[in-house]
Amino acid sequence: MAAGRKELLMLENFIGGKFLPCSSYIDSYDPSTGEVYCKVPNSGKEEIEAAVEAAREAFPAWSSQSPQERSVVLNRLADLLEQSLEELAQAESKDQGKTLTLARTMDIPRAAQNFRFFASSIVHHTSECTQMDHLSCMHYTVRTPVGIAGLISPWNLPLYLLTWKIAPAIAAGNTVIAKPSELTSVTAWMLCKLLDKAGVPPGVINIVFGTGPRVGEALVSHPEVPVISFTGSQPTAERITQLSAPHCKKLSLELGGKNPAIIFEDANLEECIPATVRSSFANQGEICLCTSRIFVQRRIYNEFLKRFVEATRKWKVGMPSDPSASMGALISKAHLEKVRSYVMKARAEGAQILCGEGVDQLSLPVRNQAGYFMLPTVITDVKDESCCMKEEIFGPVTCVVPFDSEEEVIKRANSVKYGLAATVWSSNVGRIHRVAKKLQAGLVWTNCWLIRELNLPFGGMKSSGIGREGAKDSYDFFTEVKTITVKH
Ligand SMILES: NC(=O)C1=CN([C@@H]2O[C@H](COP(=O)(O)OP(=O)(O)OC[C@H]3O[C@@H](n4cnc5c(N)ncnc54)[C@H](O)[C@@H]3O)[C@@H](O)[C@H]2O)C=CC1
Ligand SMILES: N/C(=C\C=C\C(=O)O)C(=O)O
Repeated sequence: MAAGRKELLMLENFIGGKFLPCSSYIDSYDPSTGEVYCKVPNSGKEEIEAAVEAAREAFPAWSSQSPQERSVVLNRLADLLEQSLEELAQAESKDQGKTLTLARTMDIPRAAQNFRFFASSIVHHTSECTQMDHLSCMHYTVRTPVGIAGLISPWNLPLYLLTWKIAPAIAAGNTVIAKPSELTSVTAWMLCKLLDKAGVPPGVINIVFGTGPRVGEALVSHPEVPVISFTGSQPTAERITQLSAPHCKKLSLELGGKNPAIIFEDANLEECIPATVRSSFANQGEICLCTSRIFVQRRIYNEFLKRFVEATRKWKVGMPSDPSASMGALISKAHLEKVRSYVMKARAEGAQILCGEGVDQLSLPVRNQAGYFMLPTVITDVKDESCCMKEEIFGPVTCVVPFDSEEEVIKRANSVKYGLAATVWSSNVGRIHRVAKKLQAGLVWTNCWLIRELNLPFGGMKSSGIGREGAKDSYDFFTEVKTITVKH
């Protein structure tokens, strides 16, 4: 390597308990500088064959362990993630562009919690039993692991979402082949280094890196992988569904959102405004649960808008390592351009950009000026039919519009193809229940946002996905149920 050039981080696949090099690699960028800093294996069919073989060999022993035995391993993994929290948070922030603060306080703690949570929930499931006395029969159900699970995760919450799939799959006795996003592979590779110490037998967790069209499709199409859990975009979900159809695979699809916040005139704005800034711009707006359409009752519209824009301007964009930054860099140059293009389209349609992109100036150190940064942007005077109000932008852009009545706002909130999450702000408890029930969303947070109860179903309606994740839902998904009848 030439003097002055930095060593690149080289990742390897993890198959059958071993790190294995690949014949070709993809560049991975540091979003805060725009520089290549890591090489990710560009795996394909060959690596998937090897991973399937390893997962197949590991399955009989792992699936025969008791839930209690597997629970011990999951708890050890949680301990090891907690012990490596700082190292993992630094890596996640560098790889994804998110602030180090968020990686430390949300991503990595939640990854550890995912293992701890499923370590506990797996030992608490019960099965069903019914009697038919007139026929001298009893019936009961048993659940068995499905087999080799294919797990495909996105780039926005890399370790958080990957472990949210690995933990329930292995807790239920499956072996897994996981494919993280090629844009954010580093923390998944770091996780592999902890598996042996935690007591995960070789072949139980295999991680294969690379792009969706190459290694993702090889995984989804493999006839020995009967179950696929995917989080990501709707077009990719369509492709996965097509490839899975000939094999009748079990599918869980967690997709995007176009999530409304509905703010009634009796809302507590002291709480609502900071929470709605956070729900719009947390993780650079790159969370499928982020708010991107804010409906405000007309009587408080002007006051809300003024205070919301003031609060947004205080949401500092900075280097991911800056402890005073609320937002870091977006994931990639292509994504930054896509997000910016929505703001340009809104402007061309006659909407007003109240702050952020094209209005305010970013201030960044020289080293970060080629990074993928963008200011949090608030758009108003935008029609419900505009692409900014219909399509998932997945960046720091939110639209604010007025409404008059409860009936009207429910109709408008439901008028998009997505149905993932919503927030409702009001001090009228009756209205909260009424509106929450009528919204087409798998998750409704009232007077709060993103408070997670991992026991309960998580997922979306309409184009936001198929299936739910959570204690019982993930268990049901990663197991096959059998009804046994005993005549006595
Ligand atoms: N949870 C969510 O709602 C997410 C939504 N998105 C949305 O998707 C847009 C595009 O982001 P992408 O990273 O391109 O999402 P994506 O859906 O392409 O990527 C998600 C995962 O699927 C894999 N993948 C891609 N094509 C595949 C294929 N043909 N077969 C199997 N696996 C495949 C990717 O490698 C990655 O691991 C974003 O702008 C955002 O709107 C992105 C990430 C997460
Ligand atoms: N699936 C996503 C977020 C999930 C959050 C959670 O389980 O708490 C996403 O942003 O893609």
